[in-house]
Amino acid sequence: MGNNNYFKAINLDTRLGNTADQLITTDVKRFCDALASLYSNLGKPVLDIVIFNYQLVRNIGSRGMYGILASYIVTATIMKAITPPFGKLAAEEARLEGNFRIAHSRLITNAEEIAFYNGSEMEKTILDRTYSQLIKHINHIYKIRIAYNMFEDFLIKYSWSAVGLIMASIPVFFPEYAGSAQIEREKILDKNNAGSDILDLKQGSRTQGFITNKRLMVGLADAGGRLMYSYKELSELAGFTFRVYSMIQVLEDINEQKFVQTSGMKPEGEEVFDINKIEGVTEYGHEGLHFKNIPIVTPSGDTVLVKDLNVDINPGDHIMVTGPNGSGKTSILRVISGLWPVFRGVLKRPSIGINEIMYIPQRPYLSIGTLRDQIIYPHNFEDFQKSGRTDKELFSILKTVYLDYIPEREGGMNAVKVWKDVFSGGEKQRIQMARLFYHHPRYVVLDEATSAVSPDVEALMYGSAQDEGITIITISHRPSLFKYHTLLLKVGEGEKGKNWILESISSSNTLIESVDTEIKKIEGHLSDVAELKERLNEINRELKLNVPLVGNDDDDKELKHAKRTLI
Ligand SMILES: Nc1ncnc2c1ncn2[C@@H]1O[C@H](COP(=O)(O)OP(=O)(O)OP(=O)(O)O)[C@@H](O)[C@H]1O
Repeated sequence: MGNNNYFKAINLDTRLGNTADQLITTDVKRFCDALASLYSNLGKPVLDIVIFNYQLVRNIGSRGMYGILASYIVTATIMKAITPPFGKLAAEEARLEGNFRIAHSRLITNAEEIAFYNGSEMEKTILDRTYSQLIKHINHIYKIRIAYNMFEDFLIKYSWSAVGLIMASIPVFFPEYAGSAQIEREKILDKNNAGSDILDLKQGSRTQGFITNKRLMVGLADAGGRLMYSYKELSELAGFTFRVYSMIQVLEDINEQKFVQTSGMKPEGEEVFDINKIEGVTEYGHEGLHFKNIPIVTPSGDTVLVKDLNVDINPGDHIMVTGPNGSGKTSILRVISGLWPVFRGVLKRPSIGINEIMYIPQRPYLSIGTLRDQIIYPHNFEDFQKSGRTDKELFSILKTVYLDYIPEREGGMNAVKVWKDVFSGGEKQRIQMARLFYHHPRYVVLDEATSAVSPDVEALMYGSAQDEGITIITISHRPSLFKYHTLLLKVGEGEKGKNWILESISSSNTLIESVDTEIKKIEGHLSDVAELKERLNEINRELKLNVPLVGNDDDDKELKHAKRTLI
């Protein structure tokens, strides 16, 4: 399969539980930050614990250390039992924050449309909702954290200090249980000071040992505390890891062609398609575009839009695809470009590349960059230079699409602007057509791509494309475009169980039908004429204008007769 982006979107959507374009990058950043801070949070305390423990064993003996170890285990068990699920909470926070950010970026992208609809209130409601969901969740985490931190501090600071002090006092009250270092110190004292003041010296040494041990204990409690605190960070890291892992897992599954079936309700008797059992074949490198028994099915496999499509589009076969909304016209293109799977049958198509098949959508996409970049998209300036093409050529392309006034208006080919705001709707579509003439593909798919262009300019652009030998596939409802095509594919029509018809445009049927449609439209207008005439007379009367009355045919005859008599 060629391009899997759509599958990625669908899989990410369902498996990560949010919209596919959600800012997963934020999760990756959080994961990296948490992982980086983990080293400093864990590294030093672990080293401190090892060194202090070693020294303490030497000072207070193994019994004391067993006591401390037991207190660690008890505390850790209690902490584990009462620690809230910080990992889950962090993952949920990341998801809600993603929703919040995406709501803003959608608002920025569609600001003008929203303003025209006067949809600010609605958008505010959506933003407020995503914000309050996020803030509610964060507040919930803070509340849990306050209680948890208080308990954690109490347990670690007080209980550990108390246990530590008890253990440090062992060598003072029970010298026989002291550690090797203390015993050695006392032996040296015995050896060097065989006299009456030996008891005082030993007491001094034990006090000194107690102070040292107390300090070591404080250091140990601090290191242990930091280790315990980082347990919370570890749980959060687990949450971020889960999100990043899910994303990687989905991407790996896609590479291995494993997909998650997200079926909804399925009408009875309908054939079931399984996304993990794709039997269709796509062959690249053909001259034409050939569909052999290809069903057009949504990636979830539960909606068959077009049954076994059998169509051959050879170079020069300009084809128009029509049909009701949602019938699957654009979906045929999705299958051609590999965004949707070929569940069954054989698709033969030209190779991949903008010079083979180019797609021009109804809603133009304008990139960031210069005016030149808009024409040569998806190529960049480097590609443009390498191809040896010149700005002069670009000017002549702009002339073909009737945009030759643009470079002067916008300050030349190197001008950089927010192009989506600079061009009108029709200009945007014409810029897209300029891309067509720049890349000169063998096939172009125009998906309502000229709907905002005036009919005369549209006719000239279609003519130029055909003159240049580009085979046109148009997706549109407009009969006025029939004349530029040789084939007509009607989707959503025809016998049940097939729901498509292929006709030759020159066939009388099609022409009669298109003429019929036009006649019906004109008749519709004519039926209003009598009413409009009546209204005009009314207005003339009200304004007391001395103009002859307009009326039905008889009235007109009378009027003419009257005029002749007068003359
Ligand atoms: N990714 C998707 N997953 C599932 N269903 C989808 C997906 N994309 C589109 N559809 C559905 O497939 C159906 C056909 O969509 P398509 O865009 O091909 O319609 P169309 O004939 O081009 O319509 P229009 O004339 O309105 O542009 C629609 O009902 C749509 O909801």
